[in-house]
Amino acid sequence: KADKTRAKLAVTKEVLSYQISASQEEIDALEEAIIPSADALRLLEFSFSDFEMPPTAMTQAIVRMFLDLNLPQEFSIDYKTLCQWVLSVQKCYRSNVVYHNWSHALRTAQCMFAMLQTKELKSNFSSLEVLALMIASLCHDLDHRGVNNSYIERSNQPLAQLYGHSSLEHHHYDMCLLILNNPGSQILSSLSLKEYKTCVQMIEKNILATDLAIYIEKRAKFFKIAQNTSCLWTDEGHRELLRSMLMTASDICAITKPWPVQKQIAELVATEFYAQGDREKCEFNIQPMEVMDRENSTRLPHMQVAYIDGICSPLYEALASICKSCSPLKEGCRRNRKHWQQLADSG
Ligand SMILES: CCCOc1ccc(S(=O)(=O)N2CCN(C)CC2)cc1-c1nc(CC)cc(=O)[nH]1
Ligand SMILES: [Zn+2]
Repeated sequence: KADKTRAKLAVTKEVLSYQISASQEEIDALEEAIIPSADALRLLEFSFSDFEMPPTAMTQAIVRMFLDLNLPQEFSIDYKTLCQWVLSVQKCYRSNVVYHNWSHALRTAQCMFAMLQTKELKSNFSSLEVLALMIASLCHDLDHRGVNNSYIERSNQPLAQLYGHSSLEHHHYDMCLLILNNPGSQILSSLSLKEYKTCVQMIEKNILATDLAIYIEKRAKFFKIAQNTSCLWTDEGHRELLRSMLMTASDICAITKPWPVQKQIAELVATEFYAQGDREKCEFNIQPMEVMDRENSTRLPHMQVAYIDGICSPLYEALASICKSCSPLKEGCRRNRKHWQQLADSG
């Protein structure tokens, strides 16, 4: 018990040592900016990529999504508070991490936004569910260190002593709550106690759902009920399962992007995975997992095909069966499988 508390303090102290509030000039700049439309920022397109976007446009894009979803209006979110919240979230992603960084958070939130704006999903979710999904998708990897749960657990960093499994996802949720409760970025301050409790409970489940191990465990049930869309919406357990699946669908959406974008992001994922493998070799003197070992880099196309077949396609097929407008995700994934398969055959 005492160890847990000590570990929790160690993590919280480490985190609080960052300046999690944004600078005044950044807040003023965002608050006074003319926010481009969703069309201008291409936020409604599943092919969206943030690569050519300047950092200021990235934070403006998040504000635009909240505005178009009517969230500040529905929940009386003060505009300056919204701006401070977006900038604090951005600051709590580590810029020295090549894949699990602010760009990944933005791409995840944008994919969630594009899905929630489809006619099939838009009319079925309450504003509170939409608020929880948007906050969770932007915050789902907060303070990621570029290493996965097994590395954290093996290295017995304070994080590992705190949580048994899904230690990273619990930390991402803790960071999300820390920012939501930090003076100046309390965007949920106008919610009633009941709404606030419901919202943070949904945020926690949404963030924990992004642990791929949890997705694998739960998806069979979703695939079954996805065939019969009627009961999908009436049962609260089914709604929660759908929210979890939408979290995974937006988290792994890079696999659905136009080939040049997918290829570039896969290189970032590989770079991060191999860096972890290198650290495991020298710090723990162990042979890393196949995916983390740069000695296997020639097998990358094969691994991507296995990733698509094992993890991605089943999800996007099921999603397309309940939301026709989400079919571009399924098609994008299928196109990229062809490209990876060609590379696997020629390699
Ligand atoms: C690109 C470098 C190789 O990338 C991969 C290699 C293997 C597998 S896997 O499905 O076999 N599997 C997943 C579950 N792990 C526990 C064990 C390994 C996935 C990827 C991969 N993951 C992501 C998400 C971060 C994005 C992406 O593009 N590719
Ligand atoms: Zn993620």
